[in-house]
Amino acid sequence: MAAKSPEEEHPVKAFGWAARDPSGVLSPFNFSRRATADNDVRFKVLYCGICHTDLHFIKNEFGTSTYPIVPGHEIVGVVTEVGSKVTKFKVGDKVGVGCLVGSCGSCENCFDDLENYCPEMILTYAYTYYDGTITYGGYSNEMVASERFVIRFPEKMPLDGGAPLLCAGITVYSPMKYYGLSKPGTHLGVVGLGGLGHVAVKFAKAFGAKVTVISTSASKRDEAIKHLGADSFLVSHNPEELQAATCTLDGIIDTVSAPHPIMPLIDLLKSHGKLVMVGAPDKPLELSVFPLLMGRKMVAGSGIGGLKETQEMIDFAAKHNITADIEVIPMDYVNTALERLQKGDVRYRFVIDVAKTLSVAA
Ligand SMILES: NC(=O)c1ccc[n+]([C@@H]2O[C@H](COP(=O)([O-])OP(=O)(O)OC[C@H]3O[C@@H](n4cnc5c(N)ncnc54)[C@H](O)[C@@H]3O)[C@@H](O)[C@H]2O)c1
Ligand SMILES: [Zn+2]
Ligand SMILES: [Zn+2]
Repeated sequence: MAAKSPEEEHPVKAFGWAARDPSGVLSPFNFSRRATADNDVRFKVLYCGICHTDLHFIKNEFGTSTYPIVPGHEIVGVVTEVGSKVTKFKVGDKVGVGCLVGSCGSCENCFDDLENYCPEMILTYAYTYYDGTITYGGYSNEMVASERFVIRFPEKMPLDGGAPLLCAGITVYSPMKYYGLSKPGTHLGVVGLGGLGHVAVKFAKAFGAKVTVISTSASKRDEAIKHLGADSFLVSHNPEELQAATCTLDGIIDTVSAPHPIMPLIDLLKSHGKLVMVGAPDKPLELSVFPLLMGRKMVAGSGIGGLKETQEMIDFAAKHNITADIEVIPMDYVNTALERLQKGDVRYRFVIDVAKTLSVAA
């Protein structure tokens, strides 16, 4: 029997915007979502952030994309229905879903609340769900997800400015914690002042760190220091500035989305310093080993975070008044927004006002 179409595979009609091919152009898309199962939370999408990963996926930059793709994994909304076994949420609650909607629940990572490292984790979009259907993200009218993968949105957190924390926030918060870079007095470098980078500065300052932003655009110096609260700023292609900062950083969070030189960053680390890659360039980077040996330095990686830590991160953000700096856009601006994101023309995160601007596809 032929597989059912996206519009027919589930009982509940849904609509959103999808990319159909690697051109990455999005257009209105009718599909369907499953009925609310016992452990499910169903919610009306209010806002959804645009992450650079959405761009990597819709343009098939990792070579794994199958279309159509409804992107979006910084999703905030209001609960409309809960399954009979749901205990944590009720209708009317403000909730969020980030990058994950499934994991095996029984491996070492899942037991350690690290669903993000479960070999069977299921991403919020463009992944195969347990029932064999493809997951669709938050550029859409509603979401349904198992309770374990739903985050409670703190009362005082703005829904629009808080949405990007569900990916950008946890992606920078988790490695700061895990790699011992959240201790007060840490001198942390943040490379790339985009969606992830700007919230990295905010979390690091809230942890009591001294923050140096490293960016290709000298034009971001003032904003980084005066507006985001960074302590210093280095232009990554200015050898004198880099030289003067040699061996000064305890750690670096590198958020750059494209291939770039990392050896100059390693020189900025003190002995035992850690360069943590969170950006996802689609090509290998060049790494000479000697500078790592001379100072016991480490190059590491980190991918989003588990659900428990995501809740902890957003509660911490609410307490410290951390939100993303956003440009709220209507749904039909999404293709322009994606083009601008590609060029780095965003301060610092686009968030789609889904509830007010997504209208049913014809
Ligand atoms: N590790 C994870 O779990 C995780 C989670 C979310 C996003 N990401 C990845 O992190 C990266 C950043 O995401 P974002 O949403 O912050 O993107 P963004 O576009 O908002 O920010 C990327 C930053 O990198 C800079 N940049 C781009 N190309 C550069 C180059 N060649 N040299 C130097 N700087 C350059 C841009 O100017 C921008 O400041 C993406 O690759 C994304 O896929 C990873
Ligand atoms: Zn993301
Ligand atoms: Zn698992």
